Amino acid sequence: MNAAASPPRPLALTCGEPAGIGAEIALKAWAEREAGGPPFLLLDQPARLARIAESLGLAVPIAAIAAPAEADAALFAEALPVLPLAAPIDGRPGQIAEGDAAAIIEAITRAVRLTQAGETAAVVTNPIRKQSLKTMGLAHPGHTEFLAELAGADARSVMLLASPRLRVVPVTVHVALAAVPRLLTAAEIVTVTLATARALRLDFGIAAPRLAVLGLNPHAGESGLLGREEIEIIAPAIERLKAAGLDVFGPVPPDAAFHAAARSRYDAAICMYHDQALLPLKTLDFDEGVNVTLNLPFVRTSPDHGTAIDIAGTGKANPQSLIAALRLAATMAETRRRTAAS
Ligand SMILES: NC(=O)C1=CN([C@@H]2O[C@H](COP(=O)(O)OP(=O)(O)OC[C@H]3O[C@@H](n4cnc5c(N)ncnc54)[C@H](O)[C@@H]3O)[C@@H](O)[C@H]2O)C=CC1
Ligand SMILES: NCC(=O)COP(=O)(O)O
Repeated sequence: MNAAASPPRPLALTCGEPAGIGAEIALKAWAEREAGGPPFLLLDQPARLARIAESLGLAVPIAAIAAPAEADAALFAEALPVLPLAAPIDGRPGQIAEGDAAAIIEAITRAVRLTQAGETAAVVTNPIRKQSLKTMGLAHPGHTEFLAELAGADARSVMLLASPRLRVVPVTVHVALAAVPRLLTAAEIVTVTLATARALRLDFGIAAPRLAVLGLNPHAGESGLLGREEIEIIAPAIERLKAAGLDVFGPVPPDAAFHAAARSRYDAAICMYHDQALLPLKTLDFDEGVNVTLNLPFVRTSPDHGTAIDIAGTGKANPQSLIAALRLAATMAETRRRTAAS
């Protein structure tokens, strides 16, 4: 059977923080599955999921599987396929158990290995507390950085958030605001922007991406009166990107970068720090935002929100961002397969 005729491989969805809403939104995403939609398997504990489904009144049959190949369209139509984790899970929605860090990391690691082996199509992660990585002795502040190590990627991973109305990429990611000016370099801006342009072509199918690079300071520095990063770092990076043939402009004053007319001028906005990027996206499209990691040898997406421990176990969790993450992962994996083959 050639690749084009192969049945779709399932997506590998991780458990995330067991005290959070990951299980609930995964159960709800399965309940809202569409005919022909991407099948997914969940790396978790089947008995725990059955308990949570019952407590929330969700009619979701759980099918424990031994290998991803079992999670085909026929099984997925009838039950949520769950690949059991070796590590135990003690936490319950709303109640953190620090010992669950081992299961959280096992799920991420196995999802990556299965995808690298071609058994699953892409990695989709449920949200974690960054403390879990620390508990396991890992220095990475989030999935974005941890996945680069797991992938053995040469290049640094890049965070992109995508929603129906906006795509944003923070150059600095999980760092204190006070550290941003020190960490911002022309080389970093060039690396991140080139990675974004490449991903927009290969994974999103945008042949000639248009990129806006934002300033750091109010009014993009106002000719140096309100800060010099635009003159010394950001504008030189833009010149290098133009010289490399990119359709790029800026530094754009950040406060004027996200209104509708401004958004129509670019395919992605390169932002200087985490909240400059995520704040407009979550304000516009919180329920449909997807977090994507670029520069990896496999596709990884995640909902845009966090663990939401404050509402875990109450039945209030909205699965739409996870559903968008599952759909985008399947589309990106297929687009990447087609562009790589052409
Ligand atoms: N990909 C990941 O692993 C991510 C992890 N986080 C982590 O999550 C933890 C909590 O972060 P917060 O800043 O509090 O953000 P959060 O997104 O968990 O919660 C913010 C507010 O939005 C609500 N909310 C979030 N998702 C929702 C959903 N699907 N349906 C209904 N309401 C929802 C929560 O109840 C809360 O009131 C932190 O430890 C953070 O590091 C945050 C973002 C992404
Ligand atoms: N705010 C985004 C976030 O914290 C998610 O980070 P990551 O775990 O996807 O690296």
